[in-house]
Amino acid sequence: MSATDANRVEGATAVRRLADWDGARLRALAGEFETPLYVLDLDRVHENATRLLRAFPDADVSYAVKANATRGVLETVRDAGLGAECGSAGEVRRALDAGFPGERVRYTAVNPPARDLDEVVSLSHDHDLVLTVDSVDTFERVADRDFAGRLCVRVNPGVGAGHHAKVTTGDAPQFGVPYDRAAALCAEVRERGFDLVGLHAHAGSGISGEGLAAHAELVRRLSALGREVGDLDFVAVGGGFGVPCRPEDPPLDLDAVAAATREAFDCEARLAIEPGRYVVADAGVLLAATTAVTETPETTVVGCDAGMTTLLRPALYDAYHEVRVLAPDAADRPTARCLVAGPVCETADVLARDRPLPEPAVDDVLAVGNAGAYAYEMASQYNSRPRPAVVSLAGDPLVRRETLADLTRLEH
Ligand SMILES: Cc1ncc(COP(=O)(O)O)c(C=O)c1O
Ligand SMILES: N[C@@H](CCCC[NH3+])C(=O)O
Repeated sequence: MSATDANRVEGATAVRRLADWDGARLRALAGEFETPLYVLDLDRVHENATRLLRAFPDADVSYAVKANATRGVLETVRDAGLGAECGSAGEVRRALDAGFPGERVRYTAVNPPARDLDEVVSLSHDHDLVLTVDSVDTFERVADRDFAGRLCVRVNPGVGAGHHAKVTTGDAPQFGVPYDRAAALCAEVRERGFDLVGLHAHAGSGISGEGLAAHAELVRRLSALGREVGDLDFVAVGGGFGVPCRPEDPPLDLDAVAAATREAFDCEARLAIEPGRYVVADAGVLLAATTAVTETPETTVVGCDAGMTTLLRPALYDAYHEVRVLAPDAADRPTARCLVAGPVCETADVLARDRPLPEPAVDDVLAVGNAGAYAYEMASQYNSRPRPAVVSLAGDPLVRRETLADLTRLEH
């Protein structure tokens, strides 16, 4: 086993803070690859995946690909032994291309476009994948096609949680078959000759603290339904495990979550979980360069070359991401209360507000924490801004930076 492999398994602390990253290394990467730049520590991804497998030794653990579908991440997660939970035909393709065996790939359809169904149905002839239907109509649309894989039914558990209302799914009416109608759909699926192998529900994303009670209640409800339906391979209780955002936030007690899940799970089928954020969030940082610093009576405005098109979460969910000034003399600088703003002319284009930071100067490198999950994945070309590059902490290029030519590549 190489030293790197050993590090992957040992020394895996439950939480990695932004302060734990090697500032000199990050500055060097920013110098070599320019900013804005996403840096992914693939060893950390492996550690997080391994910790999940240890906490849930009997469960089927899949990775929610939507958190970060970069090839390097998918291969690392696959090597660690997780399956792939996919939210679109594109994610299914990327998971298969990254080498996940078809039988470890699940497609959780949400109002699936015909194009997605056609693609996944076609793939089902060569891969023994699972398609999860989220409504009676989705089932009918699958039944109208030549589907050759296994089926699962997504249930609306009526209980949800999450770091923000916009990502609390378990009690949102658009996700899944209403709980009291799910058993009837399962019976119908079987009567029509399909191989029903599982039930699925997902409470929401970024669950911690009191939200964990909702997760446990979901597990109770879904496993009760699993007993009623009977003869299932798995009952998937979603992802959602939270990751601390602020320096003072405690780490998630994964063993306690696993124990509470086991206690609430009362069903012969195998427990399945599908975390995304937990696997990748603290394995990524975003690097940005400071472009202007302006004192105002209210705050110190710190302009930088990354914003809502690079990292959408603060604008969309008011999400908190730690910011660190990577200048070698940062510790000697006075503290300023800063508004860290991006290059887009929208008031929402802010990465951090009212944030005490060592007073930044133009051309400093800023590091933004917890940028491994739902970060590059949600980047856009809004404002005709090419998407940033992604590199590994080891310095391997993972995704190239888009160019201005890429912006018009699809135009007729
Ligand atoms: C169906 C489903 N499963 C799993 C996940 C992963 O959630 P998280 O990244 O919070 O673990 C999501 C996203 O919230 C999801 O929609
Ligand atoms: N995109 C969300 C979480 C994923 C929701 C998907 N069900 C976030 O950044 O927090």
